[in-house]
Amino acid sequence: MEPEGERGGEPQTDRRPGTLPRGQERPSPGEEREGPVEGRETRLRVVLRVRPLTCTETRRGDRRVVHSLGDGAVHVSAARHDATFGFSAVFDASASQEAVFEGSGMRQLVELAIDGFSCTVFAFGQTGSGKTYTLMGPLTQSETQPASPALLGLMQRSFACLLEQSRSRGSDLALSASYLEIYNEQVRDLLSPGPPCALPLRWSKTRGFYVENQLSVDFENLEAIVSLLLQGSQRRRTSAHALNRHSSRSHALLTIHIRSRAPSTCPSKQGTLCFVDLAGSERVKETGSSGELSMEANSINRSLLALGHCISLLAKPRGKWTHIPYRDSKLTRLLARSLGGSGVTLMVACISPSSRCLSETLSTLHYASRAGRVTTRPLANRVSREKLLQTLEEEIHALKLENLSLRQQLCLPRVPVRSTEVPGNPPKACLSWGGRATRSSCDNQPLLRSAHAPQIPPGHSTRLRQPNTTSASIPRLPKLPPASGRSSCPGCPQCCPGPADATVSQVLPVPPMLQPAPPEGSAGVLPLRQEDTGLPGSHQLHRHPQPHQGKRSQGRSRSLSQQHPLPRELPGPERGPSPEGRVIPSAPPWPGLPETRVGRGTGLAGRADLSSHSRTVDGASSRDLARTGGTTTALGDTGIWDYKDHTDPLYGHTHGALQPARHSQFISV
Ligand SMILES: Nc1ncnc2c1ncn2[C@@H]1O[C@H](COP(=O)(O)OP(=O)(O)OP(=O)(O)O)[C@@H](O)[C@H]1O
Repeated sequence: MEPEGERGGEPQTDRRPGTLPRGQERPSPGEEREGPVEGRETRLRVVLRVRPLTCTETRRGDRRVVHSLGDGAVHVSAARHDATFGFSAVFDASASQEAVFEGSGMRQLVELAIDGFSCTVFAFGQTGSGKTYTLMGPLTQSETQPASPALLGLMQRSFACLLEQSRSRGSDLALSASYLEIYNEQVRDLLSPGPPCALPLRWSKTRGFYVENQLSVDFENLEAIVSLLLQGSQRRRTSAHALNRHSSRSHALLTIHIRSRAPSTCPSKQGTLCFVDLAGSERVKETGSSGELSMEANSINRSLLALGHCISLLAKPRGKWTHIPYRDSKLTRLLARSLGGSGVTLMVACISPSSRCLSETLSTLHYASRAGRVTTRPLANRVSREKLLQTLEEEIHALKLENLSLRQQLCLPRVPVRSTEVPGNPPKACLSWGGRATRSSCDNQPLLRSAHAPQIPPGHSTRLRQPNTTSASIPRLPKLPPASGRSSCPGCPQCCPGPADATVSQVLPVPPMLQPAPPEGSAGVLPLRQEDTGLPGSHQLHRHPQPHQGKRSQGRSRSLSQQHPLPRELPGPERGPSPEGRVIPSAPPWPGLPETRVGRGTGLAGRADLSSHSRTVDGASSRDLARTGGTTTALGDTGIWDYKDHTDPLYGHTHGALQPARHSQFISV
């Protein structure tokens, strides 16, 4: 049956299904299959899922007002509304999770991601309409018992499909995942341990909008990625309200980074598969929220409004585009590429069939229809062999520097060292792990355990890494032994006051090339505190800026060489730690950072502001070593750089001009 035009509303929605590159969808009779369309305009594919009436709705006697007509059409009939909408596919209340996976084009999206495209699937709809259920399945069951395989959502099925495809194609893929939420307009890393802290959202010419300093975790098998998904989801903000007992209070974005690493595959493909579980739109009156809940609802509705606005503008023909206000919310910034850029996007609109939700349902249907007119120009990301090698070399270089500084920070002479050898990796340096560094370790035991294998079945592995780093060179955290007589905390100032409890130590290998020769006559260990070095903590997990650091440092006028007692604790290869447990210094003191430059805005001429802020220098992540006025000295992938801040007069964001730091020759390795 052909759907009729919508009566009394917008004209009949364009029923032509959104198309994905390489003709993934089954063409209707007479419709020509689209061939590969890389670089050609491609419509967003929009599918609709209608959930069953819930027990509460049935008990209340709610009427079913949404009816699937088949062939991608859905009819809404209520007293004053009678409208038909068309989508690429419609899944009614009886549709299984598997049917949604197979019929939505998700499998093809996974294949495109392996081929190097940036693919996104996002679920949107009113609160309680089944977005999370569609993407992840009934997660709440899994806290006590694993969900039945038949109920697994698009995410788990896509992970399985990805790994299966990778195996069957014989492709050697490096896989990693990052997971974040946007809560009250703050971007938070769901995989990063410790209390949630806001991450900066930046823009660069090459990468577009991206989250700086986001953690990415390597995985190689289904158990590992499913375990990460569960842990991240448990950290996500949820609350109960009148319409949903487990309502998501944030937008969540899980991204799988797929990089083909087979040397023969050149140029190398780098695709992404991003799952976006949007928080549901809600009417505060209906959800009965107040206080924090209503504040969250306002923030959710504002960002969804911004998304709707962008979609409306993008739905116009390309020639008629004016300015697309992606910057109106963090959500639209992060979805910019998927909506109007070079990505391939699948949108799953979720609705309730209940008569009580009619107005929200109609709003979702209009929203979805409009989204079906949005086009992107999909482009596969391919990296040439030379570029790949260069990037890898830079990453190795940066990681070596980071490794060096981390090991030195771990070498705290104030606590006794109990060493555990890592077999087969001589020579060794004594590293202790205590004091401030253990605090976050303490908070993050569950995540650390999972990321470093104990929760993962034998033969499987996950690994923490920063985006764009090679997995082979990632330093691993020492495993934390369980603290005797206490919980699993290895020692932190809060719950483990005794010095012995606060010490976890391990001997880690130091590559000979990283051990600088000791200067003549130098001796002794200088007390080294993490906050003084301004370098990342004992692990990548500690790289978030510490809020107090900026304040502490404002009044400082000590010379930077005093404040950066960097490469001086590592023992020489032939010497090792002295019998008294003291470590012979083996490198000249960290060179003084450049003299003060007067920068705009801060008025802190003559003072150095130490911090562990991270930046992006030339598209790669870096660590700030010091701030001097408006100049930041950063440890980048290609050495030490001075980074001069400028504030964009239009958008107010900061970017910088780079120049090699004057002292960079001192640290080349
Ligand atoms: N297709 C379905 N079959 C069976 N139950 C479903 C289906 N879709 C949703 N549900 C149930 O409806 C309830 C709400 O679903 P869910 O939490 O996925 O909604 P949501 O859209 O993610 O809500 P919010 O935006 O508030 O997070 C859950 O109890 C879920 O199990």
